[in-house]
Parts: sequence; C-alpha cells; structure tokens
Amino acid sequence: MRILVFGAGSLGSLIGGLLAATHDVTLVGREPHVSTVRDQGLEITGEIETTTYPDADTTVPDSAELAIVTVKSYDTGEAAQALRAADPDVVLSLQNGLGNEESLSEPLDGAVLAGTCTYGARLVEPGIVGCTGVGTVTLGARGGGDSAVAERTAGAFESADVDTTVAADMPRRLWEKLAINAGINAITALARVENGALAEGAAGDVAARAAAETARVARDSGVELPDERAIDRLEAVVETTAPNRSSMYQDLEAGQRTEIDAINGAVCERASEPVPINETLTALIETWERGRNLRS
Ligand SMILES: NC(=O)C1=CN([C@@H]2O[C@H](COP(=O)(O)OP(=O)(O)OC[C@H]3O[C@@H](n4cnc5c(N)ncnc54)[C@H](OP(=O)(O)O)[C@@H]3O)[C@@H](O)[C@H]2O)C=CC1
Ligand SMILES: CC(C)(CO)C(=O)C(=O)O
Repeated sequence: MRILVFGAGSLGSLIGGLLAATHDVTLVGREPHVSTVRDQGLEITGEIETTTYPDADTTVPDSAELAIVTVKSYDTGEAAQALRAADPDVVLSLQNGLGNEESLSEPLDGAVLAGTCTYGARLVEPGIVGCTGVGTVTLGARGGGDSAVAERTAGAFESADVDTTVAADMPRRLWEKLAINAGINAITALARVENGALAEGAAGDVAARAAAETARVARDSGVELPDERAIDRLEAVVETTAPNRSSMYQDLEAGQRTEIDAINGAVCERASEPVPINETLTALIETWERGRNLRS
C-alpha cells in the first residue's frame, strides 16, 4: 500500500517506520529528520529494534492510498489543507483528543477513519525514534459501525506486524480515551507529577471527577459511556503508566504548546451544563500558554 504519514515526529516516525517494512511509505516531517531518514534510513530503538527505509520529505507526495495523521491536534487543520495535494483515498487520525476527524473530513474527499494508538514513541534524534511501549492501534468508521475500508486498513497494519484492532464503536472509544487524557494530562502537568501520583489522594479525586464530567458530556452527545467505566479506565491507565510523564507534562517542561484545546477544552466546548473541573484545568493551562506567548 502507498502510505503517507503526515507529522513524522515521535508517533508518526514509529508507526511509519514499522509500516515501511512491508509498504511503500513516505514520512512527511521536518528537517533535519527527513533528510537523515532519506540518507540513512530510520532506526527504531527501545522495545522494538529495527531499521527501515521509508521515503521522507517536507512536503506531501502527489498521491497516496492511505494518509495517517500524527501531528499534534492544534496542527490538524493545516495538515488537512496540505493533504489536499495528495488526495488520499483514506485518511486515518491516530491523534489524541476530540475533533481531529471533523477537521480532516471538511477539506478532504477521502474516507476518514478514527483511530487510537497505545504505542509509545519518542524522537531521540534525527533518524532515530524510540519505541517506549508496544501497544495497539484501534481503528474504525468515525461514526461507528462496520467498515470494509477499516478492515482493509487494519490488514495493511497487521501485515507489517503492527498490532491492530478494528472497532465498530469508535465514537465511544474516542470519548473513553478523552476521559483518560482529561483526567491525567492537565493535572500531572500542573502538579509536575508522574501519572502514578494520581493513584490516590486529592489529585486522584480531581482526576476521577474530570473523567466523570467527560463521560456525562459523552452521554449528552449520544455516546454510551457510564461514569464508572470512564473512572475504571482512568484508574487502570494511571496504574499501567505510573512511571510516565504525561505528554502535557512533557510539553510544559519543554515550554511547548499543549493539546489542551482538544482534551479538556473539547469537553468544555461540547458541554451543555457546567463542567467545573474541566473548565478550571483548561483555564489554568491556557493561562500558562498565554504567558509563554504560545497562543493568542
Ligand atoms: N508520542 C506518543 O507516544 C503518542 C502520541 N499520540 C498522539 O499523537 C499525536 C502526535 O504526537 P507526537 O508524535 O508525540 O508529536 P510530535 O510533536 O513528536 O510529532 C508531530 C510532528 O509533526 C510535525 N509537523 C507539524 N506540522 C507539520 C507540517 N505542516 N509539515 C511537516 N511536519 C509537521 C511536527 O513538527 P514541528 O514540531 O516542527 O511543528 C512534529 O515533528 C498527538 O496527538 C499525540 O497526543 C498518541 C499516542 C502516543
Ligand atoms: C495515556 C497517557 C496519559 C499516558 O501518559 C497519554 O496518552 C498522554 O500522556 O498523553
């Protein structure tokens, strides 16, 4: 399959690098990473060790069967515009947060699939990406239901040994992942603690309330997600990722913009009743971003 990965940072390089073992892959990213990959190949280190040889560029090729989007959520609109030149048959987002599929489907004609990914990745240096956790890609029709396109896409991932599940309930899964990120990311970033610090105490209670608010907004949006399910999933992820620094904690440490708009901000935007925990977390992170001139 001719696959284009838009946003060859940490996750895009890992997934694109793995897919390049059996597919014709182009990584679209930044210099000097893309020239290093073109010249020397992409080295994957950590929990998976291999070198593959995807093509790499700063602009999109003129066609693609599948485009995988792995930019940060605040760059999705720009990614969608850039992808018009490749006119991909199928577009798949593996990003965190809500609203990415909507941003992609507006300017693009191809089928847009929803996805989540529990692989962990970190760009170590140009040409080298670390796999910090072997996980699963879950994908399916963005509105839910069976999808032959999703089955074909999953087949392409599996033929490259990327563990993949096709799900007929992607809306619920996206909200469930959102509840986890809404509970963990901003709190660990603001308190500068690893995920495991939310296993007990006041911060853990606030995280559970953020997840429960998210579940309520999901139900108001027509997605069946009980509070207990959202809190159970949050607690399970806090336990399994206890030593991790959340991506938002890492963003704050690096002085970079966060994905707050697509996480707690997305909950606030869709809520028809007050969601005080999500509103507070959004306001605090946005204030930090404004103070750093990372948002207008
Ligand atoms: N890393 C991980 O383990 C996981 C990440 N995710 C999600 O995946 C998404 C990506 O995360 P991650 O890989 O960590 O982020 P990164 O910032 O490492 O990767 C995104 C890359 O896309 C590049 N990019 C943005 N816009 C363009 C453009 N117009 N042209 C070319 N390149 C562009 C960025 O460059 P620049 O920074 O210069 O703009 C950056 O290199 C997020 O939504 C994240 O939440 C989900 C699961 C796991
Ligand atoms: C699941 C979790 C919270 C793991 O750290 C994550 O997705 C993130 O940090 O963005």
